[in-house]
Amino acid sequence: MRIAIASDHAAIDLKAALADWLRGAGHDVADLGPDSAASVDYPDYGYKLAAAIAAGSAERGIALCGSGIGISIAVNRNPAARCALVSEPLSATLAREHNDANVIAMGARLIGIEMAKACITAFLATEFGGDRHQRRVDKLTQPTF
Ligand SMILES: O=C(CO)[C@H](O)[C@H](O)[C@H](O)COP(=O)(O)O
Repeated sequence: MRIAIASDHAAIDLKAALADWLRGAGHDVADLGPDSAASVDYPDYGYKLAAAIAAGSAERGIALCGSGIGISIAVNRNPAARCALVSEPLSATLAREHNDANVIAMGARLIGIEMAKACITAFLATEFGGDRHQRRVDKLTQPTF
């Protein structure tokens, strides 16, 4: 699968480890940065990741920052993205099944690598459920407020 991964400075080690692991599993991984531990701003990388989803260059995205919160908000500013902040695999499964999430966000200061891998495994393995969930996802795509 074509997967884009991005973070801020708080998550570069987790990003590198997850990118290696995903490549080892045969995925086509685009690391959208950053490349060093210098302090950066999570919106810049969240927007970059969402743009890759919007352009179709990535089918799924993984967004990382210290808590996962800031970058998940940034990714969701792009209407093409549905980003779910997760910390355990059931939420990642439900984000796919019910919400057709195309990005998950995780907090590198809160989650260990094995739990992050378990979340990603669930995220990549689960299909969207469609049916009543499609109607709701359509409402996310076309907000009525
Ligand atoms: O955006 C965040 C919180 O919503 C992330 O956790 C950031 O990684 C964090 O704010 C960065 O904090 P730092 O003190 O500049 O390292």
